[in-house]
Amino acid sequence: MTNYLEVKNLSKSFDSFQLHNISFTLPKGYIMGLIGPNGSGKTTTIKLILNMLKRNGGEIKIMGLDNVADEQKAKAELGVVFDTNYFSDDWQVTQVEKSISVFYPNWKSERFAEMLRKFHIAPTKKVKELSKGMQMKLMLACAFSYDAKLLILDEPTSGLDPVSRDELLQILSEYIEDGEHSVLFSTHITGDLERAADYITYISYGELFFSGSKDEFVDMFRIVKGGTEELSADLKEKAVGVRTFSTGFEALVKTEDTVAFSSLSIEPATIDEIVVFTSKKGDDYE
Ligand SMILES: Nc1ncnc2c1ncn2[C@@H]1O[C@H](COP(=O)(O)OP(=O)(O)OP(=O)(O)O)[C@@H](O)[C@H]1O
Repeated sequence: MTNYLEVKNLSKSFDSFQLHNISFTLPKGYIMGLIGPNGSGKTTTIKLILNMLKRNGGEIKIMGLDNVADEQKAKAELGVVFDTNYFSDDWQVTQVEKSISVFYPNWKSERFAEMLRKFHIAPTKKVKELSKGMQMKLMLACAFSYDAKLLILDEPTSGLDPVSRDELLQILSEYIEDGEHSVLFSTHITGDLERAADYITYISYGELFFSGSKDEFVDMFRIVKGGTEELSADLKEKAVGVRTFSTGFEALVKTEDTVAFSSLSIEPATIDEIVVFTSKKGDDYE
């Protein structure tokens, strides 16, 4: 299987934050969600991939190319979408095309025009006159016009209403349909992952918690529920996290540990539950 992105033992130190030995691979033709609580290192990881920050250790390959030594070649294959647009506010959409296309020898003007039609973006509009969702689509239209093979998006859905969010996820799903493109996107909205991601990389406070298929991730844990009196010391010990209520409890437990609790209610865990329980680091809370 060809990998479009390979991150190996990536490390970065800031004064008050360390990203430790992060490793993951994104194969060609798939979508990966990058998740983790605030301040976990998602944006730092993306900036390191884009060589916007200098790493302290590790290796990053974009379509087999070193992201630092072969930066220009690697970037020609990349499309980047941040949650704020990087065009000049006063540019008209036509000016955006003029300014961006010069960097990409394989830029297709017909494709850009087609994407503008598809996304209902008037070429005469100024960037500042476009809504956040439209600006996002404009960044995507650019990436599609030079046929970026790998799209990297930092929280692309964060400011979007549910309709625009759904539309964006649909666009990303269509983009990888031919098996020749891949997407890495960070998000706090786990519904986005349920809807669009094939793989999940979960970074928790600078450490890699998990990287692998979404199904594998969800299958690692179960939710065990019971009445107050059923919360045994053994269960507390085995649980990754416990939430107590006046009438009972819910605990996130590793799937292999649930056999001991088969008399209780055991349900599949959602991505949200896994993230919430694991990022509480096992503390009880109500
Ligand atoms: N240039 C920098 N200098 C010093 N510290 C930084 C720098 N950039 C990020 N950090 C710190 O690194 C940590 C991780 O930040 P990062 O933005 O990567 O997290 P994140 O997972 O993307 O968070 P969020 O979900 O809130 O966007 C934070 O504690 C942040 O303050």
